[in-house]
Amino acid sequence: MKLYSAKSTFQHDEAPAVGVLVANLGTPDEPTEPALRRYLRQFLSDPRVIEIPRWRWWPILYGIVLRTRPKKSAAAYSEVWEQDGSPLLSIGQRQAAGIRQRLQALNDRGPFAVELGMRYGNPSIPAALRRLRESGARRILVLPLYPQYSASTTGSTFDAVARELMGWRWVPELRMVGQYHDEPVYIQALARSIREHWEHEGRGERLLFSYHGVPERYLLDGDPYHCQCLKTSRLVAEELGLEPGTWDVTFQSRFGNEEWLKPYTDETVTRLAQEGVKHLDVVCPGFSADCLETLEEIAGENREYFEESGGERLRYIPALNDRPDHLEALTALVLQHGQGWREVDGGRDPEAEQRRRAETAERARAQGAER
Ligand SMILES: C=CC1=C(C)c2cc3[nH]c(cc4nc(cc5[nH]c(cc1n2)c(C)c5CCC(=O)O)C(CCC(=O)O)=C4C)c(C)c3C=C
Ligand SMILES: [Fe+2]
Ligand SMILES: [Fe+2]
Repeated sequence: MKLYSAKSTFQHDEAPAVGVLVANLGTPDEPTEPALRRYLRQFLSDPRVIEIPRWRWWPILYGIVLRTRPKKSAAAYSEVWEQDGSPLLSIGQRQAAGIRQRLQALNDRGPFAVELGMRYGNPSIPAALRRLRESGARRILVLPLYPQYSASTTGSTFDAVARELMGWRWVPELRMVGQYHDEPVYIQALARSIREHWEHEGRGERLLFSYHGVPERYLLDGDPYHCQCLKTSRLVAEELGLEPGTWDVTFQSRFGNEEWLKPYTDETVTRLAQEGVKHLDVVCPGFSADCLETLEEIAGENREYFEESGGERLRYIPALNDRPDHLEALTALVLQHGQGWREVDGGRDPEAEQRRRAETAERARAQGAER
């Protein structure tokens, strides 16, 4: 049996690092029908997303959805596509770079390696994990950019990570941020972004918190997503001092024929306009980066519904994206979840490390003497 290989000795000699996998949903490679078919096939074949037995779902997926949806979705993506590609990806790259820069600036800690990995499409989660391994990461923290936990998003990210690690000889120590829907740093960044929007653009009569929906059945089966969306909204409303009756929570982006979480965003904006609301603000706290679902569906489609039903102006409040306070909040989450790891707590300074060890040993001795 071969005990050493050039590959393993190289890795063992590298300075160990903490790897941070910044994960998000992912996006098609281009806004074209073939690229959408590839992306949607991967996305909608995920049993965490579509919880329908395969034998019932596959004929629908291959017989109907993948024949009709790619063309429609490609047209929608074309409306939001930018010079440097899909907003979700370019913002994701800036978010990963911002977190990397903040972690690397910490004295007496690290080294840290940070990579962006997308659950569907590119750069993939397996590719990002391999890059972290090449940087010498033996401890990996997964940070899914979903503030509210759902099996369909956060749960699925875990599956992709676990599947990749099944093929690794030396499995790294692993931690994952499950949710941060009520973390004060996140709530405060949201509240600040809303306040700043009001200062610059003016304030509407009502504020709508719109979240991506999931089938209602997932809630009944125990998914905490719905509850966490309500809590985020309540905390932001409290932080802003909003009066009851001036804000609502709704769910957007329905897919398929079953009931999804209610109230639906499109029906609500229409009703509010019909009831006489003239100026409506919409914020989407479940999206850490602007994407098709916010730019095309809220700032596009739902603005039209509102304005066609008698409303005057729907203003979309952008996602936290690469705002400095968002990047600070995400970096704080990494440090909080990495506690107990030497590279995160500090200790590259040999003198400080020695002092810490001596103190620990002293405490242990004192406790032993007490017994
Ligand atoms: C933020 C949380 C999200 C949850 C929860 C979620 C659940 C969910 N999504 C679908 C189906 C689709 N979603 C699509 C796009 C999309 N979804 C999210 C986020 C959540 N999805 C994002 C960020 C995006 C946009 C990605 C981008 O490239 O900009 C799409 C693709 C677009 C389209 O064809 O409409 C589908 C399909 C289901 C079924 C689901 C829960 C079960
Ligand atoms: Fe979605
Ligand atoms: Fe959508």
